[in-house]
Amino acid sequence: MSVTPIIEFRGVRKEFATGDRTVVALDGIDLSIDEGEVFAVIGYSGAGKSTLVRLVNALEPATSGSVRVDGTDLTTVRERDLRAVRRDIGMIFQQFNLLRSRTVFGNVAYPLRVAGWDKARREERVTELLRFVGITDKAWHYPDQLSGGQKQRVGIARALATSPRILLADESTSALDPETTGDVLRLLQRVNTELGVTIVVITHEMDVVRRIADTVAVLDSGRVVEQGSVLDVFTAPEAVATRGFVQSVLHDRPGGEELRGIRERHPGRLVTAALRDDRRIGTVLSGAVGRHDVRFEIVHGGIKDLGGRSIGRLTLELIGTDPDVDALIAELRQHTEVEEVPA
Ligand SMILES: Nc1ncnc2c1ncn2[C@@H]1O[C@H](COP(=O)(O)OP(=O)(O)OP(=O)(O)O)[C@@H](O)[C@H]1O
Repeated sequence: MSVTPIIEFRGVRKEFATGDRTVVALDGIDLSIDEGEVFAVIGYSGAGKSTLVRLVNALEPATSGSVRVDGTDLTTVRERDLRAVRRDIGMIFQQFNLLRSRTVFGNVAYPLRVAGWDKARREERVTELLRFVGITDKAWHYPDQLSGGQKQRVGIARALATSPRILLADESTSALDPETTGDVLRLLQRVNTELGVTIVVITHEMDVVRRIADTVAVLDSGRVVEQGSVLDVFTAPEAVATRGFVQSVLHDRPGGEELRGIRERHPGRLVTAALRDDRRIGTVLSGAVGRHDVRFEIVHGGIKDLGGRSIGRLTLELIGTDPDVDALIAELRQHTEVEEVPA
């Protein structure tokens, strides 16, 4: 059964006129985000992430191509229908964007007030949301009295107040320390699984993608250079930008100073083998070394959990004659990707 995309970009281009020249912020963007998934858009600064978000919530029009949200083509829609689309989208921000003069309760109640909810319904809904994000005890505190993680919980509660089907999370953990980042990502996961909200995560951190997303699109200079399931992108990144992002998380190949140090201590041939826990590389390796007259040392490893699977690479020093080492590499290659580290 095919799922209808809840957000769809087709051939989208976005230009900005700046004085005497035109900046192309997005070019030829094709994206399809399915209802119920956590979709990440990753890119370096200036790649076009914020522009993409502004097209989804219709703050900017596309220069050409089409943007459909929940079945509505934003490029042809009337203003009245645009408001309906915007009601279906909640948003959270890096700097939280809370109203400093209102309490936690007041911040979460604010969009309900704007939507015309009466007091009793507002109170009931806010109480429910504060409980969901786990911040009931801070209801009468002001934003300045909260930690970053608590502020983002309030931001999430406020974004969910009117039950949107889509949540845009724009660098929502970039201002938080690693532990608080974990808490907020777990909360976002609950928003997705328990409430069924489609989440679009905009980030420059591949570790955020690893921890929360199902699908990822890599944006580089206004173009999508790679798109696919997070597992596929992590295990076989193709674009140069993607390789950089994956390496930044996995540290799965030694390089530079580190590699020089390893070479000094380990004069044998070095190979890097990809780890896939469904292929039992440890078993394969111990079986293979037993059949060939080769010893090995593990000299470097970069392994992470991805949705309950171990992914990454191990670098091994293989000690033996060249023909024996070649035979061992050939056997390993029947089970996984093996690269010889150039001498
Ligand atoms: N309003 C604007 N006028 C002119 N140029 C713009 C405008 N908005 C964005 N740009 C340009 O478009 C390109 C993409 O910018 P965008 O802000 O979308 O990138 P980003 O990936 O969000 O970067 P960052 O992570 O630094 O926010 C940049 O070259 C930027 O200078």
